[in-house]
This record gives sequence, structure tokens and C-alpha cells, in this order.
Amino acid sequence: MAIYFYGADEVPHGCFSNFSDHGLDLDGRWWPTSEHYFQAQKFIGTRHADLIRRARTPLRAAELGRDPSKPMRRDWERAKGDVMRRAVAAKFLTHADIRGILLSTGDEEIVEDTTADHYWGRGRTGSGKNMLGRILMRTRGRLRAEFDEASEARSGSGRPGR
Ligand SMILES: Nc1c(N[C@@H]2O[C@H](COP(=O)(O)O)[C@@H](O)[C@H]2O)[nH]c(=O)[nH]c1=O
Repeated sequence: MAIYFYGADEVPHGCFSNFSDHGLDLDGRWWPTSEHYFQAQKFIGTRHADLIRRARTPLRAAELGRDPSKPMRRDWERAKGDVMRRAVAAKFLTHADIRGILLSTGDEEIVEDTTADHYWGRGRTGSGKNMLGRILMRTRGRLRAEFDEASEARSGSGRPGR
């Protein structure tokens, strides 16, 4: 059964939201949430990006990131997918507890359940791209491969002769 998430406080899957209270270290800085990182990248290298990084809440970071009076970097549409992948990967590499929650979803579909966002989520009609859900599933696959290999190496169960 597909797993739907949205609110960051939902147990157990609210941790999939970029608004969840899980910081990360990326590009030489600490970001309070993946939302802070994502929104700041729209304005990277400007004072507005610094303001977003220091925002008190992810909601405030998102508001600042959506300020129509601030010009976004010109390549944002091309860059945003990669920015989101980096943010999500860093978040789940940093926090073992939520990494466990993500891995425990097995091969289930993960869907950001928002009517408001047809790109990152499922959108009003359910036909949205669900890009955040897809990134979470791809991250899950990579983490599974990485952490399975690490535990195999520790237990010495790697293939003989390798
Ligand atoms: N979770 C969540 C939102 N959704 C998040 O908004 C981000 C996309 O922002 P943008 O590209 O600026 O529209 C992305 O992280 C998506 O998951 N938006 C909200 O206003 N409240 C929320 O609780």
C-alpha cells in the first residue's frame, strides 16, 4: 500500500517532509531543515540565501524562498531536482533513526500528499509528478545498497576472493 505523507509531525512518516526537524551539513554549512537548504539554493551567493538559512522555522524559510520580489538564480528550473536530491540524501545520511524509517518502507510507493503542489507532490487530482516522493524512493534504494554493503563487510559475508 502506498505511503502518503505531508505534515512533518505525523508519526512515523512526517520525517519524509522537508519541514521535519532534521538538520544537515551541506556545502560547508549547517542547515536546520532540508527546506532551508532547498529554498536558499534559489538565491545562492546572495544575502537573501543567508537570511533563509537563518530563518527560525522551515515555514519561514519557504515564505522567504517564495518572495516574488527577490530574483531567483536563472538556472533554477534546471537545478532544482538536483538540489532536492542532495538535500534529501544528506538528511537521511545524517540521521540514522529516520533512515531506518525510510528503509523500513521496503518497496512501497511514497507519495507527498498535497493538493497544492502538482510538481513535488500528487497535486489536486492525484496526477501530479510526486517528484519529492520519487526522490525519497530513489534515496531509499541508494541507502539500502550502501548500508547493506556496509553490514556485509562488517560481518565478513562478502563473496570469497573479493
Ligand atoms: N511540506 C510543505 C510544503 N511542501 C514543500 O515545499 C517545497 C517546494 O517549494 P517551492 O518550490 O518553493 O514551491 C518542497 O520542499 C515541498 O515538499 N509546502 C508548504 O508550504 N508547507 C508544507 O508543509
